[in-house]
Amino acid sequence: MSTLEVTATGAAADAVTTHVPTLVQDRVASRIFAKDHTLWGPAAEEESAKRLNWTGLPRTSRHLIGEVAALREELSQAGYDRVVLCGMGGSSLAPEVICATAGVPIDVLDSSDPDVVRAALTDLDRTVVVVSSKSGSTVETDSQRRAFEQAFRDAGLDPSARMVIVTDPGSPLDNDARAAGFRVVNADPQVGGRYSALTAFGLVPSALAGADVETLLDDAEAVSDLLAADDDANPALRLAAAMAGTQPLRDKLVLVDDGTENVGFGAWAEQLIAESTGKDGTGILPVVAIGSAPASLYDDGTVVRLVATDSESDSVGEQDTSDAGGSASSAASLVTVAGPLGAQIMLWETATAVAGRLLGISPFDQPDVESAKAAARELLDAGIGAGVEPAFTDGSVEVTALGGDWLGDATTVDAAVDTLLGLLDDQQGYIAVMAYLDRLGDADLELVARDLFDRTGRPATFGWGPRFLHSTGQYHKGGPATGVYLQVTTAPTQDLEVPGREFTFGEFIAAQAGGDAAVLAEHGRPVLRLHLTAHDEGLEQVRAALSRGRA
Ligand SMILES: O=P(O)(O)OC[C@H]1O[C@](O)(CO)[C@@H](O)[C@@H]1O
Repeated sequence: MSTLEVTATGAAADAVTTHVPTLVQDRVASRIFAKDHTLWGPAAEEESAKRLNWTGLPRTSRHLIGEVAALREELSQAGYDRVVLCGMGGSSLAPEVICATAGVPIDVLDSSDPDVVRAALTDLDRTVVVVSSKSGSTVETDSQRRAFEQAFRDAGLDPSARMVIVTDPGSPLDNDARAAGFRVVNADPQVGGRYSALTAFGLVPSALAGADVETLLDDAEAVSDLLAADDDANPALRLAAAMAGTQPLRDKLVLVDDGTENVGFGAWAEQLIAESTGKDGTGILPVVAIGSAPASLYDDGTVVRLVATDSESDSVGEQDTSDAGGSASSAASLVTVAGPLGAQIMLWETATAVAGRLLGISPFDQPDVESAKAAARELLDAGIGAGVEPAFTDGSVEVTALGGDWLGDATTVDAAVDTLLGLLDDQQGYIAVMAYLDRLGDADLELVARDLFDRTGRPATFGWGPRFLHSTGQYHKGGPATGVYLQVTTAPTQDLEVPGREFTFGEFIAAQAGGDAAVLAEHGRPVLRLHLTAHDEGLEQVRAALSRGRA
């Protein structure tokens, strides 16, 4: 029996019936694993040709197991028992899920908030820092690296003894780190960031934190032939059809943790799916359900129940029915997925690549992420205070509207939120809450996503800034124009210099929010920015405004 199970019912089962035979006939699965870069059309060939090595990672990453085990032993002998990972998107989300699932501690720093960065610069004498960046040019990660190097030096500690660099061979970071005597582990350059879970980006920080990465690779290798098979039973073909083949397209994919042992899996899948498919005006929006969402939560989406590997769900083919009433849940379109983490990483990567073919887009580029980075750089160069003037201040919240003259005569936070939600398309709309706050300290703000659904009946996503910029951020800007966007930013308790740079962390994160909002506005997408002039008081005002009853 396969250690992977994918069962579809309702509209998802219809999509399986409609599309899988053609995918089998076109030999899509075997061609992906043969690294056929022509599968996504001529425009995608250049990028695809250098982004398909993820298919062989269960074997080609084996050498890392011994290398990192030796490094872990050396570092623990030296007394380092805390691992901090500096990285964004694909360079941090996979280790976060791998370590959470393994139950080993790792501090993931994927923020440019000065208070969050400062809080990470502690316990330096027992800390090893992994700095992961494929390109070596991601400003968040470079700034975090600079801050740690400075902090180690200020504490009289040798940075090169307690920092491990993971990057592509020949990246600016690779050259600089080697020249400065740092340990560097190179990753396979023929793998894109969001597909890099089984490269050094996923394996090095996780193994240093104590996760069993050999089993992860074993579980991935155990299903590789199944996923490469041109066969109706191939779970990746079925999942791809269910994700991207419904008619009409159900473009909200509600990820519900329904007992899976893979802790926090939704955050990793969210980046893989949103950044891979959200472009050219189409795409699939993962909606990570907060709490135990009822499967019928969204009628116009497809619900994915992530269940435990040993659960009783039937295997593929035995329960794929088109009768929505025949499913275990009332969702009109439902997929149930089970399997260990290593197997699911390969499953979802393969399914997302196939989904790109079904949607007619390249699953390997992220054109709109770059536009937000460029806009942020422009704001940094223009100096703080550049950008759109606030409309008004209500208590401890400064209110700014972008993307059109839609604010009307609102003079309070409540009225501004009501007006934004009033713009929602009641058939296809979604609300994106983007909080440039401390994702640990302000964690319960995520619950407003449920309140917004209950209030509007529409899907609401919640992303922590700047982390989401490397995930759903691509979809927000490149996907369909059906979103309304709510930014929450805050004044830092205390700003923090970025050593060697002409901007501070506080200026940088403000420019990131401003840049993203500017690009959304350029695409005609309405953005409401709620800036907390005083964190605690402002946050209570925002939480109250978002959690109010139906407008
Ligand atoms: O590893 P890097 O090059 O720092 O990039 C980090 C992340 O930024 C992106 O390139 C764009 O969001 C992701 O694809 C990637 O995972």
